[in-house]
Amino acid sequence: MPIAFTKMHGAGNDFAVIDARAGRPLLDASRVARMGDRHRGIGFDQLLTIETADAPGCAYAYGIWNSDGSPARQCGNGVRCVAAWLRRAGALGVGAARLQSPAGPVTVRIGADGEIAVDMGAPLFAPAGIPFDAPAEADRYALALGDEIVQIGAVSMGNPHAVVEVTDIADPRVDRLGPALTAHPRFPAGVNAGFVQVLGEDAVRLRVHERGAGWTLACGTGACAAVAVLRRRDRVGPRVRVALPGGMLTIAWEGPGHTLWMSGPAAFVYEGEYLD
Ligand SMILES: N[C@@H](CCC[C@H](N)C(=O)O)C(=O)O
Repeated sequence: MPIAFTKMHGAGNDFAVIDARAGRPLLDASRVARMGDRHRGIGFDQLLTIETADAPGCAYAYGIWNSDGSPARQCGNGVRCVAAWLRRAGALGVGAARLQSPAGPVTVRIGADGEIAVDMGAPLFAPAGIPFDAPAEADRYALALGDEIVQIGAVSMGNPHAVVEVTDIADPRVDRLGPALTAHPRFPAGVNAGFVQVLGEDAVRLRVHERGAGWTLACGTGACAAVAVLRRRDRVGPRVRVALPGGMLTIAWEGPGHTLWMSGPAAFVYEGEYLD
């Protein structure tokens, strides 16, 4: 059976979006990895399925798979694309709606101009919840990576993130550290590795090596994680523009006790059918 999909992206983080509201096609790790192959498949960073919700107050649910076939629990750029897809399908209107993600409900706000903002919830810094192997919660942790000791911040945005502050995200050292950090044994479920360069209190540059997808042009939860870690250290203010290789996201976080808002683009590319 061919699988109909919509190709979308959010700041260059690209997705195949499948309408599974009437039933999900058979998806398993090996099939998703075949679909994600950029030469023999559709090619994407993540596959998103749009499904009916069973959580109270949620209009719809979405599922997330990385391109290597592993399941994921949250995807910031993905949730904006899901909301834009539902809006285009006439299933959501302008205003606020709750969507059920594998990590729990999120609120999306669709503007009349098509702009989509998402309440991504509160960042979670407790190591056990990330999960990260550390005796106690801290602003920074020293991590051995090969023959280097790297200072990281660790946080969950529904999925695990390690954040490293660097002086230049274009430094070739970052290319080397990304894959090593993603697979570090102190993150038993793997981790999304973000490298952030502070430009000022309201602007940073960021590159993310994603668990299950490698280097991506943008990572929404990675942008949230970077701002959460930096804001907790008083390195940035409450509203930060995050420049990623594929585009710009805006993150607003007042600080502990508040939820974090993300806004950015969600673009349609084409409709297709996967024949496998
Ligand atoms: N691209 C995403 C994050 C996708 C999931 C991640 N690779 C994981 O395994 O946790 C985003 O925009 O947040």
